[in-house]
Amino acid sequence: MPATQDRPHATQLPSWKKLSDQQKQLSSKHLRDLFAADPKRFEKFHLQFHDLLFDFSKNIVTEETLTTLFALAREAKDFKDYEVEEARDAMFSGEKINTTEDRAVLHIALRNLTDRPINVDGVNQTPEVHKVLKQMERWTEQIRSGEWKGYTGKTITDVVNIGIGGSDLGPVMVTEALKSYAKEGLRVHFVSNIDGTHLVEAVKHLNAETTVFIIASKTFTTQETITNAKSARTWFLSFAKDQSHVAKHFVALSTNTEEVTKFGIAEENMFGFWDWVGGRYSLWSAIGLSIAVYVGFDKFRELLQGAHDMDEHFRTTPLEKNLPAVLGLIGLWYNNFWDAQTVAILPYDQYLSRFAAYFQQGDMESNGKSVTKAGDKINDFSTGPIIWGEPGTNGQHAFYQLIHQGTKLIPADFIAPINSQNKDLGEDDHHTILLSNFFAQTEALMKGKTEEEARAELQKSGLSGEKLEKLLPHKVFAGNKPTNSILFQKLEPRTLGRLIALYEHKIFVQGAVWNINSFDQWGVELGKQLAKNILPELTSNGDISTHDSSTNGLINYFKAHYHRA
Ligand SMILES: O=P(O)(O)OC[C@H]1O[C@](O)(CO)[C@@H](O)[C@@H]1O
Repeated sequence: MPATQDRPHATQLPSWKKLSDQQKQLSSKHLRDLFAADPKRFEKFHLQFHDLLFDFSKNIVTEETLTTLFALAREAKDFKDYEVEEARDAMFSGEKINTTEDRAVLHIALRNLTDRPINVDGVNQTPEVHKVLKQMERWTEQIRSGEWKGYTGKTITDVVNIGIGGSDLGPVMVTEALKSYAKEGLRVHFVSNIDGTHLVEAVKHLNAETTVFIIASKTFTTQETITNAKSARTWFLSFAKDQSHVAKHFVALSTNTEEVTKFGIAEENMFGFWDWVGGRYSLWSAIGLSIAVYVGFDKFRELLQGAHDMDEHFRTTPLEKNLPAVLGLIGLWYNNFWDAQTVAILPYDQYLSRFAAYFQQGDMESNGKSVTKAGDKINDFSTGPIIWGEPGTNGQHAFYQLIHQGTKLIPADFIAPINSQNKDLGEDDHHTILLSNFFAQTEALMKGKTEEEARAELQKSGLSGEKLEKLLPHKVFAGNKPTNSILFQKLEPRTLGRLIALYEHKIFVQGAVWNINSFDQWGVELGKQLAKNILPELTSNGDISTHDSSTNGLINYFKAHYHRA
């Protein structure tokens, strides 16, 4: 079959049909019954990988469902005839699986701390990766030791990362997650939004003499980042006065040497990476410099090591025991057979407060696609889910109501450390309280509360008659809400690396079954193009009439009331 011809959609595969039938059978069952019928459900439906325990027993699945999901992954083929495991191998071997951009997809190479060669177009990328890591290590040590001085000879105290999307979200999430490893006296700040407020508020209390800006942009053409970088330079020069001081206060992380030098950053202050690093998979590359400087290079290396552990697990383990594959296929089960539109990621760890936000880009930019790899329109199944979430227990007091009693099915991932970094705070043990909530929520979501149980409770509280009957329906919980539980020992860099890579590969597995390109992002382009057209219109004279009446109306209203200064 020629390479450009597409394969049958996933919906046409024998296992898809079987899963559809199984869903019908299971829809009349309750998770309570599945647990009651099999006391060994937890033993059967959990996996362990190093310090990660992944319990998927509170899902509406049977052994048959899982077997059929694995079969689906083995039947689904992309136009190169790769099923999921082969597509995975193609990624690991440096094949250009990002077909619309003709690029390899090798974030796995960034955490390959071994000498194993990984070739792209016959060239081993490993030595280059290690070279940049060395350069990062050197700079990190210079900043942390105080050897790198600002323009007046002072030690650096503040590092501001200017970037957006993948050049921001990963460093933001990881520096927050590993805050407890940070060096005292060294702060990191992040500026991403083109809204001037973000930059102004970030630098407001900073001292230009002791601040370094990291300009993080793969392309070095992103409007938000370059505009913020230029304004940061203006802010810096308002104190330093002399352009030559920029060299000590601005470094760049990019694949675009030409644009970096045009901006005025010397090549020696640039940390490079490669077109085979996708923006949303780039925290492992030079884009992670703010992480390395904040927690130290050893910890950054441990983070990479953790991701590498998961890479090796993903690469070498059969689907049945493969954490990313199981997580991905169970997610696909709800997405495609239960009409679930979203997945909530709920970390019971304040350090992971940006984890869901990080995977909003990770998952939604990767799998928010509606054509197959061969460009065939997908109108017979749903692709990437909406990702959202907040740390527990905050979420409990905000949106859990809807998960428990709303009309939508919201599969949720609960994630928590067994041991907290912060103990002995006083009278109460915060962590056992936190974890009791974790366990209680997953149990409540699974079991629910029947009418009989609710009635008995109300009676016990002294209610009866009409009052009881009126209140009763509001007190019932349907239950049968699926959750995954991921427990790990402690939020250490290596564990975090494993956790992030787990979700990265989960995205891969789903994209491979759906036969979509998880590694391009053309959907972000249209808005950018239109903004470019609109920008000059906002400062031109007279009313605008080139758009639809709503857009014209809004632009003209804005122009009538806007004051630049
Ligand atoms: O690193 P860059 O090139 O500035 O791009 C930033 C982000 O913009 C996008 O291309 C689109 O939003 C993301 O994929 C990327 O992470």
